[in-house]
Amino acid sequence: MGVSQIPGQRDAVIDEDEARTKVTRGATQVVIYEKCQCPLIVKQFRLTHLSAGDLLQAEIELGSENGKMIQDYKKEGKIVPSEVTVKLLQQAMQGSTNNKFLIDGFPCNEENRTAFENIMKVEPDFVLFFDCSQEELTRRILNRNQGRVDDNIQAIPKRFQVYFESTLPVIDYYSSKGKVQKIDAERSIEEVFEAVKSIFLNFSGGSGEGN
Ligand SMILES: Nc1ncnc2c1ncn2[C@@H]1O[C@H](COP(=O)(O)OP(=O)(O)O)[C@@H](O)[C@H]1O
Ligand SMILES: O=c1ccn([C@@H]2O[C@H](COP(=O)(O)OP(=O)(O)O)[C@@H](O)[C@H]2O)c(=O)[nH]1
Repeated sequence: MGVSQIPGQRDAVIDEDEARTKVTRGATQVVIYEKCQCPLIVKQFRLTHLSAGDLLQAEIELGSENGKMIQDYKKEGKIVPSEVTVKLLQQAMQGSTNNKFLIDGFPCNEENRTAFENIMKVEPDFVLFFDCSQEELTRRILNRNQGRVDDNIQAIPKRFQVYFESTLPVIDYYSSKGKVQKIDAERSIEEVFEAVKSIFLNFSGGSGEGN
């Protein structure tokens, strides 16, 4: 991967052996990809989609004691402290009856990764790396129009900088463990999904459900 290329999104999937014990033991999957791919994946492969960004946004909207602090981090494109994000993910996993999770937008840095793995005692099965140019990502973000505080021309360079400094080391770590699957994300949503699908099918031995 060249330094001019960055993944469109950091997303993760957690998969564990037993629903009752999912937080303490079992195999885990981490997948990294773009949010818009998640509904397609979870439907076909019966995963529960957990978006770290959405969980944090829900805290902001609830007006929880952490909400204001989270909002400030997001506005600056900074990474929210691990104890907050890991706790939200843990609660969501414990509250689910599924035993396979797609974690989207996490871990953002090495501290996120180690905190999550230490608390949950699980590791990802694989990670999807969405490779896309900064120019194309900037275009997509500015076209998104979801009223996000961080989707603007001031925040975007900060988010790229945080990505290069903090998130790339996570990709490097998972690469060293042979867990990263790289996808060319410059292409259309449909073409990207085809690439994602073949990775999942290879991993699950073709046991995807539905179409
Ligand atoms: N392959 C693609 N081609 C064109 N637009 C895309 C593609 N993938 C995502 N987008 C658009 O880019 C924006 C950001 O995508 P999203 O998946 O939400 O990214 P992220 O999860 O990184 O926030 C969305 O408006 C989405 O529709
Ligand atoms: O694990 C996470 C995920 C998200 N964020 C914060 O939420 C923002 C938006 O992240 P999200 O994954 O929702 O969106 P993306 O950057 O992929 O568009 C990030 O810039 C961070 O400020 C965070 O701190 N930790």
